[in-house]
Amino acid sequence: MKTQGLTQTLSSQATWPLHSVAQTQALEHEAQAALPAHTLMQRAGLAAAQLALAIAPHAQKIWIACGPGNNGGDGLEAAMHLHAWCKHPIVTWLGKDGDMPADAKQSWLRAKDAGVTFAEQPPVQFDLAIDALLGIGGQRSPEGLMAQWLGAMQRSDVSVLCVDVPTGLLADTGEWLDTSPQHHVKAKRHTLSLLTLKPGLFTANGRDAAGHIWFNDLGVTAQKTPTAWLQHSQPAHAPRAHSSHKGSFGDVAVIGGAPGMSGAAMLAALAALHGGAGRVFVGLMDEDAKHAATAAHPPLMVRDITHLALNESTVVCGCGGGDAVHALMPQVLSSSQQLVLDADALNAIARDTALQSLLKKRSPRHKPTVLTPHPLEAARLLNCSAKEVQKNRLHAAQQLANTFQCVVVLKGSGSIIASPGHTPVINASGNARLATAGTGDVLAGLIGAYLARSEDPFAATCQAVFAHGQVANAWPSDAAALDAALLAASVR
Ligand SMILES: NC(=O)C1=CN([C@@H]2O[C@H](COP(=O)(O)OP(=O)(O)OC[C@H]3O[C@@H](n4cnc5c(N)ncnc54)[C@H](O)[C@@H]3O)[C@@H](O)[C@H]2O)[C@@H](O)CC1
Ligand SMILES: Nc1ncnc2c1ncn2[C@@H]1O[C@H](COP(=O)(O)OP(=O)(O)O)[C@@H](O)[C@H]1O
Ligand SMILES: [K+]
Repeated sequence: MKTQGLTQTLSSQATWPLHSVAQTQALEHEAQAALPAHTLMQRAGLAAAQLALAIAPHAQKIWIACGPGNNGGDGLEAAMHLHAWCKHPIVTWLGKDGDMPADAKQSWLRAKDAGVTFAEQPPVQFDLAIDALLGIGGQRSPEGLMAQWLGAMQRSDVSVLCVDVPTGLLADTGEWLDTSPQHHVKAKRHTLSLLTLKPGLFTANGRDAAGHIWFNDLGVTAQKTPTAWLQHSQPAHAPRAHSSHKGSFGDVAVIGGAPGMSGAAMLAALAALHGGAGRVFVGLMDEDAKHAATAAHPPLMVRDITHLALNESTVVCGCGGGDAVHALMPQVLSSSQQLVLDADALNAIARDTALQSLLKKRSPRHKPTVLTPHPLEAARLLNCSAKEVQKNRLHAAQQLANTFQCVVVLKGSGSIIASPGHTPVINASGNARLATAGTGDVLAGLIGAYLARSEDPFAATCQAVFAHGQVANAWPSDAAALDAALLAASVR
């Protein structure tokens, strides 16, 4: 076993394994059995103290809010080091002598012996706060003093370093334990994830709660198959062979754009074009929009839907499809070689069990399908509420993938990509610049382009989702707001 782990930022690897709370606890027990008592907590506390110095080198007064369990123990251990390094840590602690885990008790004794300042109330002024209230053991909502302290940290402008997990966040799902109060997070936040990275830090409310993520494995290597993978970066596109031609990159056929909604289909088509499809055909459902679409975008081939070669194409269906797309679905589901289903196509399937049967038959016929629901669309397909979907996004995405034998992209902060037989992926790119109408249409078209030239639908989908979010990440802060048309022109 390695010695003290190294605290790293996530940019050093393209993908990271994510482990559930149960897996992390099992790993912790194994490691504890193999190491002298208290070793892991000493490593955790030292790592937290070192990171506190790194993120706030000039901080003197450091408020460390410690909970009653081992997460609090990490905080007490950190306090001891910061005190020894001539900082001024002030600990508020919820532990009770005689009723605390053995490791936490040892850290409490070490901190007391070292002369750390304990207080009943948080200091009025502080330069950094360390949240060591609850970690992966937090299973019920903070209340009383714990809730007060948490609120004080969340309202403060001062940076907060969360030890292992932001208190109150469920590490498996990224849901807040207590959904009633406003978790308005003002200050700059950092989270030092210990032993493993947990999925909830990267999806649902996790990204806002955790802020910048740091990782220290405490010198313990996780061997188990992870619960999910985090896709944190990806290699640049391979150069195109000189001998390639438009047939090398596949045909995408976009079907959608009912009257008044042709823009959605055009966004998907433009994204497919800029995403590198060899040829992009558009079957617009609005007859009157066809002429203008052809004139405005000469590289797109606007066709009658009946003239599209579905069985030789990667079809992207549903963007701006309205209710009318329902009538086209039986043929789209039966004939399309590869298929991306978005928006109204998903709503049509949710309402019609006959369409659901056709969808389920595609995988056994070796016709790959990608579904791209946002949480409400996913809820309609699963016959539940969007709130229930958000409660466990990994589970909802996997359930959809298994039910329909498809690749599923559950969109939103920390999009999930799931497929039967694959460990799900959480996408780390993207930000709230994408929270504007039409960006989902762009994603559907981009996935179409990536699928059209790939042999591996799951990998192609992960790459497309990452590339879509990457445009938002790279968007200059002083540039115009990122709208869907700019996004469609910028995706690659
Ligand atoms: N035991 C060890 O050696 C290690 C522990 N580690 C730390 O320990 C954490 C897990 O520790 P625990 O399993 O003790 O769990 P936590 O410290 O996360 O929380 C559980 C404790 O808080 C109490 N609690 C839960 N919800 C509460 C609420 N709403 N109000 C008041 N009290 C509440 C529980 O009764 C229990 O005492 C990890 O997240 C990590 O920070 C790491 O340092 C790795 C090593
Ligand atoms: N806050 C956010 N953080 C990251 N990505 C986001 C956020 N909000 C939206 N997105 C992304 O933007 C896209 C929106 O898609 P969707 O909800 O279908 O919108 P529309 O139907 O208007 O195109 C999805 O790819 C989603 O993941
Ligand atoms: K914490």
